[in-house]
Order: sequence, then C-alpha cells, then structure tokens
Amino acid sequence: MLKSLARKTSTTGTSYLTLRGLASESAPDRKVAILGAAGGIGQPLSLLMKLNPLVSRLALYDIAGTPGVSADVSHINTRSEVLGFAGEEQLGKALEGADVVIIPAGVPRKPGMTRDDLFNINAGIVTSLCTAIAKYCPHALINMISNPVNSTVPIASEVFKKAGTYDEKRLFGVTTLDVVRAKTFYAGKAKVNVADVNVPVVGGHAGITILPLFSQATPNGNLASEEIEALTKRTQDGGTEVVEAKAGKGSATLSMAYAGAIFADACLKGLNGVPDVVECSFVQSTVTDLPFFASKVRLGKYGVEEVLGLGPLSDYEKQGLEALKPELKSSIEKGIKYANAN
Ligand SMILES: NC(=O)C1=CN([C@@H]2O[C@H](COP(=O)(O)OP(=O)(O)OC[C@H]3O[C@@H](n4cnc5c(N)ncnc54)[C@H](O)[C@@H]3O)[C@@H](O)[C@H]2O)C=CC1
Ligand SMILES: O=C([O-])CC(=O)C(=O)O
Repeated sequence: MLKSLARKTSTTGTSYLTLRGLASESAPDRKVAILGAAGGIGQPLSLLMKLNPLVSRLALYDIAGTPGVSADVSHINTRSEVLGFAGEEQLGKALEGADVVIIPAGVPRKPGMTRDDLFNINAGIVTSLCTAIAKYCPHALINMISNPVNSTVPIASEVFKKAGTYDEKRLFGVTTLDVVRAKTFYAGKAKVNVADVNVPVVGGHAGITILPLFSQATPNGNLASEEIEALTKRTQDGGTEVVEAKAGKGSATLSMAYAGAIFADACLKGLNGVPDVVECSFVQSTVTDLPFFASKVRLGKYGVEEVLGLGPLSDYEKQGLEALKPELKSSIEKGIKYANAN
C-alpha cells in the first residue's frame, strides 16, 4: 500500500515530495496545469501530480489523448479533481486559474541528436503555449521542461515581455533531473545513503552547460579527482545515456516525471508559504554575466524569492564554469532572437 513514500529531495534537504495519497484539509486550493500531458513525461507526471495532496485541481492538456489520460488518473482516490482538455480550442479553459503550469510539450531526442536539434519544432510549440499562458493565467509559475531548456526559457521570457506579463520571479527552467542524477551517481560512487545526498547543479541543461558542484556535495565522500571528473561527465551525459538506451524510442520520461513532480511540489510549497524551500533551477539571474543561469533558488509566495550564489568552487568547477559560458550564452541568444523574429 502506498502509505508513505516521503523522500528527502531538495538541494538543501528541507523540501519533501510527499506521496501520501491523502487529502490535505488545510492546504489552500491550487490548480496545476500540465501541457503535453498525454506524452511520455506528461502521463507519469500527471500520475505523480495526482498523488500530490497540495493540488486541488489538475488540468491535463495536450493536442490529443488527454480525455483517456484524465479519465484514468481521475479514478485515483486523492484530493484533486482532474479535468482533461484536448485541442487548441480547449487550451484557455485548461489554463484559467492555474497557479502552476508545467510544460513537457514537444518532441524528444533520438540517438545522435543534441537538445539544440529540437529547437526548430519546440520553439514554435513553446511560443504558442506561452502566448496562451500570458492571456489566460499570466500570474502562474511556469515550469519549463521542453528542450532545449537553455533556449525555451529565454523564448518564454520574450513572449511574456511582448504580452506585457513578464515576471522573472515566475519563470523556471526545470533542471531538477540533473540534480536527481548527480545525487544518484554520487551516492553510488561515494557509497553513502542516496537519501542523505545533496549536490547543487548549476549552469544550464545541455552537455557541458550542466555543471554539478561535487565539491559541495554532502555527505563528504572523499572522492579522488578522477572520480569527480567521471561523475561530472556522467551527469552531463545522463540524458544521452537514456536516449541511447531507448534506441530511438525517446528520452528520459520516468525519471523526468519524478524530477518534474519534485520541482512542482517545491513551487507549490513556496506559494503556500513553507519556509526555506530551495531547489536548483534555470532562471533569470545575475549570478554570472549571463542573463539566465541555473543555481539554487529559494521559492516563496511569489515564485523566486532569492537566487542564491554559487558558493566556493574547486579549480575544476571554475574551469567548467568558464567553459560552459560561450555555449550557454549562444543558446540564450538564439532563443531571444527567435522570439523577436516571430
Ligand atoms: N528538462 C528536462 O530535464 C527534460 C526535458 N525533456 C523534454 O521534454 C519534452 C517532452 O518529452 P517527452 O514527453 O518524452 O515527449 P513525447 O513526444 O512523448 O510527448 C510530448 C507531448 O507533447 C505533446 N505536444 C506537442 N505539441 C503540443 C502542443 N502544441 N501543445 C500541447 N502538447 C503538445 C505531444 O502531443 C506529446 O503528447 C521534450 O522536448 C524533451 O526533450 C525530456 C527529459 C528531460
Ligand atoms: O536528454 C534529453 O534529450 C532529455 C533531457 O533533457 C534529459 O534527459 O536530461
């Protein structure tokens, strides 16, 4: 029986994903919309959000397939009411009143592709969805999963600016899967309990732009520098590892749904006034000279409460930081340029 699967999940160890399946009488009403809910990520993410007692209404939107997903998920005896919406004419209804909008809509990679190879298709999808968000729920917190995150988040910011609704505190690129992987790989190598591990991951969400800060990992595993380098590379290539293993059938979906559920849960806790909710996320930032950057973020009643600094870096991490900047800068600029040309 799914009685309690409470798990320690945050970078700081203060936030929990509680899958208790119990209605929470005292939690305020919160509507969560998932755009792309019939997809590989969307379906398990819909399930996990249905298990979250902080959600009172769950809107599942996709271009097709959502009536089935929502009928299925709606039979689960947890707090939230589930509604399915299919096709663009129902998008407004799916979004109206949403507190958090999670976006796993778009095409995934196949072997041999980079995340940037998804740009041409996903940029258009994200633009149309964000245009609707600006109209129907301009104050919602946006959790952007669609790749390439390093460009889709800047695209979303420009769409919102054009619509006059941009609030940098409410736009998040979901990089939680990088943290989830870094924790798992570190725990395996350091032989420590994975539930106790915290590792910040900063930068962006593609290849070398993913920079895990193992020098700050807790508990201290006393790993050799070659082990840290191998763990860094494995974290950076974690997505590709899954793409290759799936051999043409898509990219990470189940681990991504888990990561997306953790991040959305943290957003809801922040909105509800839970103190000290900290997760890594790709947000508008002044931590480096780049306009968007992933780092630890404190979540609050209005979204980002504080973007936290990087903390002390090892020489290896300092090199990694300098090495990632040109690629991240050009992905950000590509997104901004696209949004302004469309
Ligand atoms: N941020 C991250 O860490 C990760 C991001 N991703 C990204 O998430 C995205 C989705 O991946 P999967 O779920 O595996 O793909 P999928 O192809 O299984 O599902 C995508 C869903 O989006 C829907 N969709 C397409 N256009 C839409 C639109 N205009 N409005 C609403 N829905 C629309 C499709 O109908 C489909 O159901 C990909 O871009 C992938 O690269 C995947 C894993 C990790
Ligand atoms: O690798 C991909 O294309 C999907 C993704 O972003 C990840 O798994 O981190």
